[in-house]
Amino acid sequence: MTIVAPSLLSADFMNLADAINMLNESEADWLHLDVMDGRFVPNITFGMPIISQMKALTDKPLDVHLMIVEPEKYLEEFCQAGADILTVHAEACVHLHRTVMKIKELGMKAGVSLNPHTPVELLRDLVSEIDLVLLMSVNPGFGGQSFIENTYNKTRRMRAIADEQGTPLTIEIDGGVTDKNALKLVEAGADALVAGSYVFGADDPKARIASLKV
Ligand SMILES: O=C(CO)[C@@H](O)[C@H](O)COP(=O)(O)O
Repeated sequence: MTIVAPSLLSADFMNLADAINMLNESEADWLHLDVMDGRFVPNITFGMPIISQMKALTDKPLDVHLMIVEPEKYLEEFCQAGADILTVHAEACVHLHRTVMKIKELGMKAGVSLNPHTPVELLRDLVSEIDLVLLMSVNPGFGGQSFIENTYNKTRRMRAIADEQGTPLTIEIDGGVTDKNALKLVEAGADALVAGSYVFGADDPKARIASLKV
């Protein structure tokens, strides 16, 4: 069954505890937390203090997506804050292999995210070390953007690279995910779907989460 990771970016920040309680009672598998620094992306969200408070409210894994420059400086802090999966952007890491190894050494699952323009082939020599690849299906920075159709093609190519090497890999898709593209993404090789505005923009977010369990 597809892993569904609602993005709290689209939740009401004044009522995050309510949003987390709702997710606890839903079919969500992970909580997706978007950390933005105003440098890697043109938006700023939250950091470790908020994440550690969220951690106290849920038993579900925290899937933390770092959209920040020099993420290697903060790996220990995000681990202490409660990240279970820590994803860095390939475009933000000069020494991506070193950063991935450090994330795993700290006991977290290591994820690497790729912007829409970055080819999946970039990860050919690292894929066996990575737990998760997060393919951005919008340009990172904001919720509510339109899904980029080339993501199906990238997902298939990423799955083929992992299969060629016989390595287990979770492929997660992030941006513009709805019930309209979920099945096609899973058929292309995706295992996990992040959804923000589709979930939190609805009267019944739990039903929206359930609709992504394709
Ligand atoms: O990382 C990001 C945006 O940079 C995402 O996680 C968004 O939060 C997804 O939002 P929707 O496109 O689903 O509204």
